[in-house]
Amino acid sequence: MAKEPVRVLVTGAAGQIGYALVPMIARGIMLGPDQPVILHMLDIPPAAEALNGVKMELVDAAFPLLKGVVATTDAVEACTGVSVAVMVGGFPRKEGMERKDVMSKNVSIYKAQASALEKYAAPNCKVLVVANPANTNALILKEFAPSIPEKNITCLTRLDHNRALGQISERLNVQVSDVKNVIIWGNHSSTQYPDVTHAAIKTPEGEKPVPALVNDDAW
Ligand SMILES: NC(=O)c1ccc[n+]([C@@H]2O[C@H](COP(=O)([O-])OP(=O)(O)OC[C@H]3O[C@@H](n4cnc5c(N)ncnc54)[C@H](O)[C@@H]3O)[C@@H](O)[C@H]2O)c1
Ligand SMILES: O=C(O)C[C@H](O)C(=O)O
Repeated sequence: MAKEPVRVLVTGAAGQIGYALVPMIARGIMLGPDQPVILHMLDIPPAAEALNGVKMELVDAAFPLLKGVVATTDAVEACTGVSVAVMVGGFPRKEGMERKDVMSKNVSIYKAQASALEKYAAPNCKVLVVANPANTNALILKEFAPSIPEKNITCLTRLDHNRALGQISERLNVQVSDVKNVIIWGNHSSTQYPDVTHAAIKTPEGEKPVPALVNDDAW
């Protein structure tokens, strides 16, 4: 039997990440090849025309799993009935800024959108926070959407882990899939600490420790 469509919200859908993300969701890459979706896309009024363009492209693509598109600048309309919310919308950092520098702008956005999710999202909604600083925004969202179970809210700090893997693989000229045990500590800003103390490279001769292979603590 065909599954019921799931309503998926993407905020900031007219932005760079949102634009790349929505076709992937519409193709079933996020929820699976047999899960129909209704996309809810939220952006701010200055981006309304671009958002409408994103909607037109989705319609043109005729994705079989895409059962509807809501493109809106109204947070209530965007949040109504959604079971998954991917919170990308926000102010990105510019040259010379740290992630924490966009906090004041993004925190107020998160308070408002959390309140709309609290009131209008489907029960048991799952939330992924992307806009920076992602972990702080996730905490704000948790505070202002108390009926969403805490375990349903997560944020995308995985980028920092993957970035560390990528840099080690370049430095040591090994495959990224052969790097293991890298840890990222701290906040999703300048207090973050990529820890390679326990990191190792898988080789045909066994595992080799990354600190010894790099042999340069300053790096
Ligand atoms: N966590 C991560 O791994 C990670 C990685 C890359 C980028 N980011 C963050 O993701 C966010 C988006 O990045 P981007 O490159 O797509 O930026 P972008 O500027 O291209 O897009 C952001 C979009 O959000 C919209 N927006 C702004 N305020 C909004 C609001 N109140 N409600 C809804 N939409 C709103 C903007 O109009 C724009 O369309 C930024 O905060 C960026 O720092 C996080
Ligand atoms: O830091 C940002 O502003 C975007 C993203 O999280 C990154 O690290 O590239």
